Amino acid sequence: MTDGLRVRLRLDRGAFQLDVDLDLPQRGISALFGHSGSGKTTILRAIAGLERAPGGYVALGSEVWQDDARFVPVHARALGYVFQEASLFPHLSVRANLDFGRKRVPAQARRFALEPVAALLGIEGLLDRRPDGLSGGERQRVAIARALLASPRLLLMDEPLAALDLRRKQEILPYLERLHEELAIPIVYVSHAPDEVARLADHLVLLDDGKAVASGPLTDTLARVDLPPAFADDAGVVLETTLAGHEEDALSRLEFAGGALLVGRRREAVGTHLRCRIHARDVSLALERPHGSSIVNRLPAVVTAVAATDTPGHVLVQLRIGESPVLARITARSRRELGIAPGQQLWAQIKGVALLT
Ligand SMILES: Nc1ncnc2c1ncn2[C@@H]1O[C@H](COP(=O)(O)OP(=O)(O)OP(=O)(O)O)[C@@H](O)[C@H]1O
Repeated sequence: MTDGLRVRLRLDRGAFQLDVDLDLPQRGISALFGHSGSGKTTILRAIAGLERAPGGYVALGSEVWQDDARFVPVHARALGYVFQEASLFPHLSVRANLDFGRKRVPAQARRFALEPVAALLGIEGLLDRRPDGLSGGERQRVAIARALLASPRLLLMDEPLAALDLRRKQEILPYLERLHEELAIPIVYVSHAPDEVARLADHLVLLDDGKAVASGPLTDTLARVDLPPAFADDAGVVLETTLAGHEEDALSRLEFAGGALLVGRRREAVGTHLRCRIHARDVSLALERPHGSSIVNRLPAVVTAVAATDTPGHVLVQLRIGESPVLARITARSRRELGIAPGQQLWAQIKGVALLT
């Protein structure tokens, strides 16, 4: 038994077969990531009890929602479900919408109070408005608050940003980020947007055709080189960094476990935690410390693994810079010419660093 969420499901739908066995942590955001039709929504629905997977097992800590002997109905599972489109009651104010879920929970069993949840999602100023006067992003924040006020022990989110345009997505992301820092309940978050997953997830499950091909902490999972080809194209790692200072020439310095990176000047305060993503295609390798290169980020690295990709003529190289894993995608020819092999010390040149804020 674990303290987190245990999910074992098998479903045969003819052309589609789901077969997963997941052990997700009790805190933080676990992202289910995969292409369309890989089974993300089906898993979420089965966790909620909206889908019956005979012979399956679903348990949150010691609370078993499904096993061979029982199937707890959806309304008796302490969970919140946030969909792509916020389904708020149009004739009720935001406050009344929020109260709807809250009042169904006995006062002594309430886990969250209205004010802190409204503050967490930045909707204090919207409480007397009607949903039809809100933007898509605001509606979604209200929907998340409503789900939380029903005192769930688990929050399920199915592509909550998919229906929003880029600006609204940017507006809502900081609030979602706060959820995993401040909530002591697990969140299972379905997405097929790599940047969203890289920014929000703590734990990552990669789904391919109904199977979980990887499941583990985000940074370790993204750094794997043994994933199916479908994931190799977009390969890249996430680094947890701290803004350490500003340079004189409009650059800022980010420190991570085992090194530092320079990026364009940031406005955040020194000490701010920043997540960044480094695509494998933006990392090149050199045997000696590069001279005469315009790339400012040149870091000593050790090769830990080399794997083929499905892009003809390319390989994926797994490196360690200090304690942090990084991936580089280079041509098979360069690999041959440089004699790249595990254990080798070399230099990684990082052409691009995407700040996930
Ligand atoms: N009720 C159903 N009956 C039969 N097949 C279904 C049913 N619901 C879903 N499927 C099939 O199961 C597979 C997985 O669907 P699912 O919606 O879980 O994928 P997904 O990863 O969430 O996709 P998307 O990102 O497009 O939402 C698909 O092939 C889908 O057609």
